[in-house]
Amino acid sequence: MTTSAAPILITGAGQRVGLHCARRLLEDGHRVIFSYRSERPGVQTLRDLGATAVFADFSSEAGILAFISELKTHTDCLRAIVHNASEWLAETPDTDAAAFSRMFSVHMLAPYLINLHCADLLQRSSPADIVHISDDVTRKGSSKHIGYCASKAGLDSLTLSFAARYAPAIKVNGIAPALLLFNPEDDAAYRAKVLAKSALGIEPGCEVIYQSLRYLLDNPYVTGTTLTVNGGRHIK
Ligand SMILES: NC(=O)C1=CN([C@@H]2O[C@H](COP(=O)(O)OP(=O)(O)OC[C@H]3O[C@@H](n4cnc5c(N)ncnc54)[C@H](OP(=O)(O)O)[C@@H]3O)[C@@H](O)[C@H]2O)C=CC1
Ligand SMILES: Nc1nc2c(c(=O)[nH]1)N=C([C@H](O)[C@@H](O)CO)CN2
Repeated sequence: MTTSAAPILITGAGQRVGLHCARRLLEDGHRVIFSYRSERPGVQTLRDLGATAVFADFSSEAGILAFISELKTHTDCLRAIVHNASEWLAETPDTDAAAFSRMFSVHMLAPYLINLHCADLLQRSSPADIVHISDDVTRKGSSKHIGYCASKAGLDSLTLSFAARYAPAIKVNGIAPALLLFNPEDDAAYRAKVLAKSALGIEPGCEVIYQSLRYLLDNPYVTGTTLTVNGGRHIK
C-alpha cells in the first residue's frame, strides 16, 4: 500500500466520526494530521497508527491561529481539510452568549480562518479538497438547538463562498448528516423518537460519513455541494 505525499487534515478526530474517518483515511494510504482538544484513547490510537496529533481549542480566535501556526510546522502542503470538530449544545434556561459564541467559533470561525490561512498548503496539492461537516437540521431549523443550527447554517454558507473563491484549484463541499451515532447518555425513549424521524429508521454509524467523504475526495466534478446523509428524514 502506497502512502500519498500530502497529508489530510481532519479536525476533532479524538473520538466518534472524526476518529473513524481518520482511521479509514490511514487505511486508504493517506498521511493524516488531526486536531484534538482532550487527550482521549482515540488520540493515542491515531498516534500509534502514524498520524500527527496537533492540539487545538477552536473556542477563540487566538486558539485557532495558534493551531494554524503549529500545523504549519508539520507540513507545507495538504491534500484536504475536513472540518469535523463540533459542539452540539442545546439551549437551557440560563443560556447566555457563551454557548452561542463557542459554537460560532468552532463551526464557523475556525473553518473560515483555517480555509483562508491554509489555502496555500492546499494549492500545493492536486487534487485538493475542503469538506465541511454540517447537519441536515439546517434544512428547517431546530427549536431545541437554535445556536447550533444557526452556526451550522453559516458553515453551509461558507461551503458556497469558498467553493466560488477557490475554484478550480480547490474543491469545497459539505456533508449534512442527520442522526449518525447516539451518545451514551441517550435513553431508550429518545433513541426511539429520533429513529422514527427518518424513513430508513436506523442509527447508521460513522462509515456513512467516510463513504461520503471518499466520494467527494475522488470526484473531480463536484464543488459547492452539500451531500444530505439523513436516512430520508426530509420525506418522512
Ligand atoms: N453524531 C451525530 O449523530 C451527528 C453528527 N453530526 C456532525 O458530524 C460531526 C461529527 O460528529 P461527532 O463525531 O458526534 O462529534 P463529537 O460531538 O464527538 O465532536 C467531535 C470532536 O469535536 C471536538 N471539539 C468540540 N469543540 C471543540 C473546540 N472548541 N475546539 C476543538 N475541538 C472541539 C471534540 O473534542 P474533545 O473530544 O477534545 O472535546 C470532539 O472530540 C460533527 O461536526 C457533528 O456536528 C451531524 C449530525 C449528526
Ligand atoms: N458535535 C455533535 N453534533 C451533533 C451530535 C453529536 O453527538 N455531536 N449529535 C446529533 C444528533 O445525533 C442529532 O442528529 C439527532 O437528532 C446532531 N449533531
